[in-house]
Amino acid sequence: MKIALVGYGKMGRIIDEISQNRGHEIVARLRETPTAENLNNADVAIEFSNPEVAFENIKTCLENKIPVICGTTGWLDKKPEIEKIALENNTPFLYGSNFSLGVNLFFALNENLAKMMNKFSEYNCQLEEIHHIHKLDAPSGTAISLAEGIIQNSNFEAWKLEETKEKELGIFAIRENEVPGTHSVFYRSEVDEIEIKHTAYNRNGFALGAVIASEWIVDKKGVFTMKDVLGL
Ligand SMILES: NC(=O)C1=CN([C@@H]2O[C@H](COP(=O)(O)OP(=O)(O)OC[C@H]3O[C@@H](n4cnc5c(N)ncnc54)[C@H](OP(=O)(O)O)[C@@H]3O)[C@@H](O)[C@H]2O)C=CC1
Ligand SMILES: O=C(O)C1=N[C@H](C(=O)O)C[C@H](O)C1
Repeated sequence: MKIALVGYGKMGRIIDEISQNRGHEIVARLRETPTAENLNNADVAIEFSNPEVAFENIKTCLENKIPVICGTTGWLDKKPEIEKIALENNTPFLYGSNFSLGVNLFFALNENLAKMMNKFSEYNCQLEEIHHIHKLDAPSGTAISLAEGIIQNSNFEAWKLEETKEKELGIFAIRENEVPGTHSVFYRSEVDEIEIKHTAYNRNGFALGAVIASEWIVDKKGVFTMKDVLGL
């Protein structure tokens, strides 16, 4: 498969190595806006850039009929517009706030736990995410996905950073050294605490998941998530 890497920073470089090890050809390594020319007839684009540029990057790829796997976080207010562009161009699109297998299993575990805990008003819920100091967005995309999974299965109505009112789920975002990504869900009562936690040791799991998603998407039509790729 011919892969265009749109964004060539910490993630792009690891995806490059994993893709080549799996027999793919990297036809573009972009640190600037993609164009019909510099995308080089790629079969798929893997987009890991930054929140400011992601929308334009994805739009350009889709308008050039190149399927997109997007891992960039912090631009989600524009996702409905991108999904419309994908469908209009009959070109598949997949956004994943986190491509690692472990986190996608953690999402499923979190949704089931939320369903069960919702029956017990003794417990309140909070989320915490810890990332490296270079991260541009807060809360993390993964924390937002976790919050959405809880909200769908509980009486919470919305999530909010830190200070919360009733029916708001609090997310605490911490920036520390070079932490690749740690997410915890806490249920606390007067007498005890339940914590589920995912700790990424490095970025390899995110990168492998994005390559697996790009292998999966090439012959599909529509808008997808990692749940579709993993059959969860
Ligand atoms: N979904 C997931 O599983 C994961 C998501 N992420 C997310 O992915 C994104 C990227 O993370 P990371 O690789 O660590 O970030 P980096 O800052 O290391 O890399 C970003 C890259 O984008 C490049 N860039 C800047 N402007 C453009 C543009 N207009 N078009 C294309 N590329 C551009 C930068 O180039 P230059 O250096 O020259 O500015 C840099 O190479 C973040 O949003 C992060 O939150 C991260 C890990 C996992
Ligand atoms: O910026 C990062 O590094 C990461 N971003 C993603 C997010 O916002 O959830 C995924 C992972 O936690 C690393």
